[in-house]
Amino acid sequence: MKRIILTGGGTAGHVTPNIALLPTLRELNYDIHYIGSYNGIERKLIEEMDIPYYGIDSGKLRRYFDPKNFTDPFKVLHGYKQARKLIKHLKPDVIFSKGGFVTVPVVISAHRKHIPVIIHESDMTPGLANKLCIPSADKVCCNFPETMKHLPENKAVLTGSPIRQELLSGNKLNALNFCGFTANKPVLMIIGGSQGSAVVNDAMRGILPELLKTFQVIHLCGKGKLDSSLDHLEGYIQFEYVKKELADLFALTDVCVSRAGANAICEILALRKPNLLIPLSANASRGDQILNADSFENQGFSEVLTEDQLAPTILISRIMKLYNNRADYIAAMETSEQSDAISKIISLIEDLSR
Ligand SMILES: CC(=O)N[C@H]1[C@@H](OP(=O)(O)OP(=O)(O)OC[C@H]2O[C@@H](n3ccc(=O)[nH]c3=O)[C@H](O)[C@@H]2O)O[C@H](CO)[C@@H](O)[C@@H]1O
Repeated sequence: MKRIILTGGGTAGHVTPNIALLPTLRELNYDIHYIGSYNGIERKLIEEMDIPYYGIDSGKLRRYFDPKNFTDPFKVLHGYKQARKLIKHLKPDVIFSKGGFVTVPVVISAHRKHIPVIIHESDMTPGLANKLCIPSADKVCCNFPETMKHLPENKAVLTGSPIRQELLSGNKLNALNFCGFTANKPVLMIIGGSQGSAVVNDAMRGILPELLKTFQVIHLCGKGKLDSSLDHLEGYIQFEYVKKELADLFALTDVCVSRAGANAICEILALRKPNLLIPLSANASRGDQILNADSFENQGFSEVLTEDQLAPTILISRIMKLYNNRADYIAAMETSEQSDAISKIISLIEDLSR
């Protein structure tokens, strides 16, 4: 039996693609283990899947000043020692890393032990953690064709992003019951990224009375971001984060308003949901969501509004445009040649773990 260690964490976007690989890895009889941080979102998401989970220390590598910059180097060092010990003990045949700071010590220690490493980058340009990992990786998978030019030629492979297959077979009726909604009114789902987005939440809650005239609204608002004053509103339901119910909620959804995280938008595309994207601004990130959103807009899949365009009248009119022209967006999305990411990645894993 071959043994694989999966790693990735920090936000759900660094975990859900690993989860998407699990059914095929299980079919192929891999002995699967996971290394993540002690308390990151990955711990909860992975332990539920009955996979042995090992927590290690993880410091964040920040490019800005923060008092934690003085303590985190010690955590990083400790995390490296823990990763080295785990790799020595588990002796995996291959490592697959989805990125995030916690993966850096895992990838570097595996490489030093001559264990093959595959890493995956979901965004247009490699994030800092993956940049540090590229020299230790045998293969670097990416989601967008535009990313290939940022990667070493002998390592880069365009695979696309693995999507949890269960998302494609949700049940509308289950979602109607779960939300207490009627079948006679369209449904708009708001997805603020895996951690939720205060900017998107505020903008959308600001136009709720207007929205509810046309739509029923499902709001995935992020941990700690529920607004109890809205609980009584008919046709509005909010969740901090949904897991297995997401497939059903997607099945019920007519249009989405979403952040432009790489995984969320690939799922929205695979499900052909007309969507308005509100990318995370370049002040708060390296601007990758803006590139993601631009690419989707140019292909006719999405409407895009930047954070400084979120005035209520603009927001409402773009959502109505999206809804009224939904057939056009769906037709554009039908032309997308989304690749079969899961089988491409699995064959890399099979090749390298021989
Ligand atoms: C703030 C931040 O740094 N965001 C980054 C992070 O986003 P983030 O972690 O939000 O990642 P994505 O939008 O790519 O993925 C979110 C994942 O969580 C799932 N989900 C979400 C809500 C929910 O209730 N249930 C649920 O299962 C989605 O289906 C998706 O699979 O990683 C992405 C991929 O590297 C980047 O593009 C984003 O810029």
